[in-house]
Amino acid sequence: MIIHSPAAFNRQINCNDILLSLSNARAKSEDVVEISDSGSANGDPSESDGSLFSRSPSAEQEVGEERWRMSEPPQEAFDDGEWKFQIIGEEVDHNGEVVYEVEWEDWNREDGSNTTWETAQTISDIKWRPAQQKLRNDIAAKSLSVDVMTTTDIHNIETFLRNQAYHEKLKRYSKEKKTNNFNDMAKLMAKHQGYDQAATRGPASQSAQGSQGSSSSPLTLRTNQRASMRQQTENSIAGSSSGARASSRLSSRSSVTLISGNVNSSTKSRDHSLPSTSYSSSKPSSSKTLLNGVPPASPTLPSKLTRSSKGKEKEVIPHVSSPEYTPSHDSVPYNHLKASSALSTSSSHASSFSATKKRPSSSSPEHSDSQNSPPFLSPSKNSRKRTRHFIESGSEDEDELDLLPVRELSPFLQSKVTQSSKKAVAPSSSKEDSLARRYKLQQAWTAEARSAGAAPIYLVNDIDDEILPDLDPGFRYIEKTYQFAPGITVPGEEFWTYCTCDICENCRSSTSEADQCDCQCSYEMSAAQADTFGVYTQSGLFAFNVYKGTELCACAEKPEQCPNRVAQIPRKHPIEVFKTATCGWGVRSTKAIERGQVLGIYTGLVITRDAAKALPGDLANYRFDLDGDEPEDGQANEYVLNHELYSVDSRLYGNWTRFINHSCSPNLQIYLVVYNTLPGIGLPYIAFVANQNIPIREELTFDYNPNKLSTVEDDAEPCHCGSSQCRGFLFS
Ligand SMILES: C[S@@+](CC[C@H](N)C(=O)[O-])C[C@H]1O[C@@H](n2cnc3c(N)ncnc32)[C@H](O)[C@@H]1O
Repeated sequence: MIIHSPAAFNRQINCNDILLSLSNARAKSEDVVEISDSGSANGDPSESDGSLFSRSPSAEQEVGEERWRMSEPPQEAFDDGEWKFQIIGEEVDHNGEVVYEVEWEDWNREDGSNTTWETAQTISDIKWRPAQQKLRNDIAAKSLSVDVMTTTDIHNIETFLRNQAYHEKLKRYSKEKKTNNFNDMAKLMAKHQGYDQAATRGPASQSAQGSQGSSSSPLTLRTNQRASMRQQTENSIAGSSSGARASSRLSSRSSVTLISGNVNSSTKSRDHSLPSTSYSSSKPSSSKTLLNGVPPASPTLPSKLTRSSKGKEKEVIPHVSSPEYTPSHDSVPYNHLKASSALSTSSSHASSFSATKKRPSSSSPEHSDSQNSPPFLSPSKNSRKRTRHFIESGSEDEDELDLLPVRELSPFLQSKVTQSSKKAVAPSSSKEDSLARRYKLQQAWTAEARSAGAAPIYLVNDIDDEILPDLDPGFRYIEKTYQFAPGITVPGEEFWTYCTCDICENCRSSTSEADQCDCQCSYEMSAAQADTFGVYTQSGLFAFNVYKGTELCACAEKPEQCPNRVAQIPRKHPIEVFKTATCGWGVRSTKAIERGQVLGIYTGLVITRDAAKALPGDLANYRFDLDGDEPEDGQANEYVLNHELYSVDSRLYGNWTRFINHSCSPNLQIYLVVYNTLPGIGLPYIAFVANQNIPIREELTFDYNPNKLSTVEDDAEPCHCGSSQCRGFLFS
């Protein structure tokens, strides 16, 4: 097995990035920021995010990315088998992924070094070297306070906070139920991670809120305390010696006692070959880390390896989906959108997104109340696994339950969650309660996204008081698969075609050899583009073609290496669903996007075209037709004639892409992607691809009618895209 050595991480240490060393931080009591203090009113109103820790990928974060980029590694051999190791340190990379420094018992390099950096996916147990664990416990025993750092370098801040043994502090805190500033720290950490479960916590949080007074509730910490805390923190940094980089290795290596940990060598081999910063499609998530109701500070900190021994997790489209499709015509305003996909320029396969009616204003606070039951039901296999694991783990801590799908819990736990949810989302006129609902939804969506290995989803409104977007009360966030309405059958995997290329070298090398890959050559659309087989560039950016691939392909074991599978790689760009000034809610990324980046796929409930047509105009706003233009005057093309016509309705199920607004000068284009199904049956996925480099937080848009095939209807919606090329109406 081939893995990358620690040298693979090109971590250039920049003194400007250096925060506090653990010893400096702990030695100076004046450095500790009392988070529970009421903040001054010196908040910077220009900082709309309002959270102490901004996740905005600043220039510093870009530096962070640079730091963690893999350099060309020397390759080193690990035999198959089990390997003993102990964890001696941890750091957090620029994506918030925790990487562990692992010391191996029976392996070392020629130079005698025996440590590697691993993600939680490749190690079966997060077991610290005993001396390290003791030190962490000692730190927690001494104080539950944790320093708060500035937001200049996300990776070092998170590493620093882990350095404070805050997991151990959380554990201790939840046992002792002490009231001190640690709880507030936890809330800030939660916010920092975009979760803010603290705002919806149980008694502990409420008592903490009480002790702070109304002006410094967890929610108001977002604004008026921020500047003051930042100032204190900066003072604290200035007052400390900042000569050491944050590191989670708490002490020198004193003990040589080894803890046995198992590594699945094939998984290890595979994951070592990837950049440590990439998200994985099967990243397990351990509820055990949700101590005191606070989620892990990083995307995951699994305590168990949940991959199969082959490291392969299948994503299987159900043959017939179970959810009952019952449009509630009175809840979510829909328009009937109509547009053709950009793909139709190169193929008869076209998708359409259509609408005719203007959606009513959604700024009424009543709309938010429909969110009182956020979508806890997890459709994903991974989520169910996670839930089972949680229940088996026996924890019945009420505070830990918020991330779990309610229906999958035991009746006892269900009632606890329901009570807790009611507490958190009960209709209230207070802004805090309203914001708590937003955080709750954000938390639920992020949990779903993460169960698919994808980056977080944030909800932001800097424009007005609307708390949440309009959503059907039963809406469920689904990151990357369709649901199918009853009666729609999709071919099972026994019918799929797939390639046997091991690492798809054929696809990578040149167009002349690309057709050796079954994923490239057996599709009539590929044939129509015979000289443009290469779908992705070497660096994984879309080359603006069509591709397919299934979980049966040999390369499914290593999708990140298959040039055909880029759209299946979990989204690594965090997304903000934000309120726009003129177009309702829209989306943007908190990371810069490179042209060709595949950002995600449109998900929702697949319904037949007849069912889609039956939707009243107002309910068709989030309907995406999968086949493009309907046949007119019997002039249907061959493709249309050969299969049923489908639409994807994202009113009840969907992901962030349902919020993408139209622009006449869009920065995204849509493409059809066929995977885990058959081509030519009218059920491709719709991928959103950046057609240009997109700066951080620029709204993401696509053209609802790129081929100008639709006609303007009487009640067509005026377009507010603001482009100089604006055609005036959404579908003109
Ligand atoms: C698929 S939804 C997009 C998300 C939507 N903004 C929301 O808040 O849920 C499409 C609807 O968004 C609004 N919209 C999108 N792009 C627009 C634009 N350029 N001008 C005006 N309204 C737009 C229209 O109401 C349209 O029917």
